[in-house]
Amino acid sequence: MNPARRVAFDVLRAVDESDAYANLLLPQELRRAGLSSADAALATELTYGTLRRRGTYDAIIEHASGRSVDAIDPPVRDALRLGVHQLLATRVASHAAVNESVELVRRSGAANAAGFANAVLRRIARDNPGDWLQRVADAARSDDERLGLRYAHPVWVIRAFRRALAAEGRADELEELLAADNVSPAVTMTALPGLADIPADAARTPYSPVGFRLGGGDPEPLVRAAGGRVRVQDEGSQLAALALARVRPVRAGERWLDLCAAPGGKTAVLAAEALAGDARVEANELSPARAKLVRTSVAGVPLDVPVSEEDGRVRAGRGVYDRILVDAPCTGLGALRRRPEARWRKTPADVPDLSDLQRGLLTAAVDALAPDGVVAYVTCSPHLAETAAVVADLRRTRDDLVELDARAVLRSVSRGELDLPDQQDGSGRAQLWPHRHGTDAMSITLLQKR
Ligand SMILES: C[S@@+](CC[C@H](N)C(=O)[O-])C[C@H]1O[C@@H](n2cnc3c(N)ncnc32)[C@H](O)[C@@H]1O
Repeated sequence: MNPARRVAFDVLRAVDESDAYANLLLPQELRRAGLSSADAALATELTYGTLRRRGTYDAIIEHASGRSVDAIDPPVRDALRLGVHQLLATRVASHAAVNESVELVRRSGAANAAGFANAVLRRIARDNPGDWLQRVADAARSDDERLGLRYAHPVWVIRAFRRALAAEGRADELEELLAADNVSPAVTMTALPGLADIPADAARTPYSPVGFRLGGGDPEPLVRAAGGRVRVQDEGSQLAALALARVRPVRAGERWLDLCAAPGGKTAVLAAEALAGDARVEANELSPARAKLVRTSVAGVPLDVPVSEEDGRVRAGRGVYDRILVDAPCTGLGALRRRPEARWRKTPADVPDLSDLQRGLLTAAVDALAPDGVVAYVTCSPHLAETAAVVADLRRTRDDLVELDARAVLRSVSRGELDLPDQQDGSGRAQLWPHRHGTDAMSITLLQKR
């Protein structure tokens, strides 16, 4: 058995059985198995590809087997998904894809299902990917379901994306967005402003003035050598932190708070900017385990950043602040490129509770602002219920807030020209997108206290 398939299968099982996150578990498993770089690349492709396209593969398995995937033993189902991915989306030879998947079924203790798995995969191997897609699409009940099968996204996510794009008059970009979610993003790095330099030979990021791209390879040695002053960070996250730090010149003695800080990527950028402007930064994170990550994250910045471990809805009111970042817990629908299983794990039922929490955090933050203070409300989701609606609800209930033009602020921060169309609700919100900007789909709103 090829070790790459074994590792991919083990990660698929952990994602299914214990809600593991593939992007965190896979690197550990690759190290543990000591795979060559070629096998590690294969294992990564198999794991990510299978998890991303799960919905489509399940529809194909149901068609070929005549059974609901819910009625198939979970280890057998994962071996089938892995097999279908190899048959329909890779250049792995059919016999190897079938035989090794059947072997995984045997080794997982389901030897009695080996014949079933063999028959289903042989059936799928007989036709090409286009025919299978057509066959399951023909059975779809709506255009959105067809899009969902084609691009492997749940229908509710497709609808949320369409509404968010339509809110800026760009609903016609939907398919580009769905396609972009199925491509692993290039690794982008931040050189903390004033503390590290962008390597002279590195390709700069098009928008963030503190970002660059690695040619390839493992970024860890570079991060370690720079004492944490160079770090992996999505370009959209860099821009979100800079939007708050550079919304206006920093006055010495300003007090800043990062209310939902872990793992602390944006805290580090804020701390570096605060250090240069002689401001102070505090951070907060509800989860004590995750608060440790924030402390590690700011360790490379020579500024004392106290990190509290409280519910942000209470914590914000313990001080008065000139700038507050509310990088709220959210569905994460803007980061589907990096979390391959996430699209199948979240449900529409998650949204109302998150919106309530987001409203609570944002309200506590604006209450804690000094006069003229600014809150950046940021989500890594473009879902309007988590972005525009949260801000609109808050603004309806109070008249002490002015919304700043976040798009103009981002343009002033950006190196290159940013395509940020007006929001049709007239708000100043900025929405970044994977297909348009190559970033996660971060939403950024800036509110100032009168
Ligand atoms: C989107 S993440 C923040 C990412 C971070 N700003 C960064 O750039 O690295 C949201 C964080 O909020 C935390 N969180 C969830 N509920 C919270 C609450 N009620 N108060 C404070 N933090 C909370 C989560 O544990 C999570 O670490």
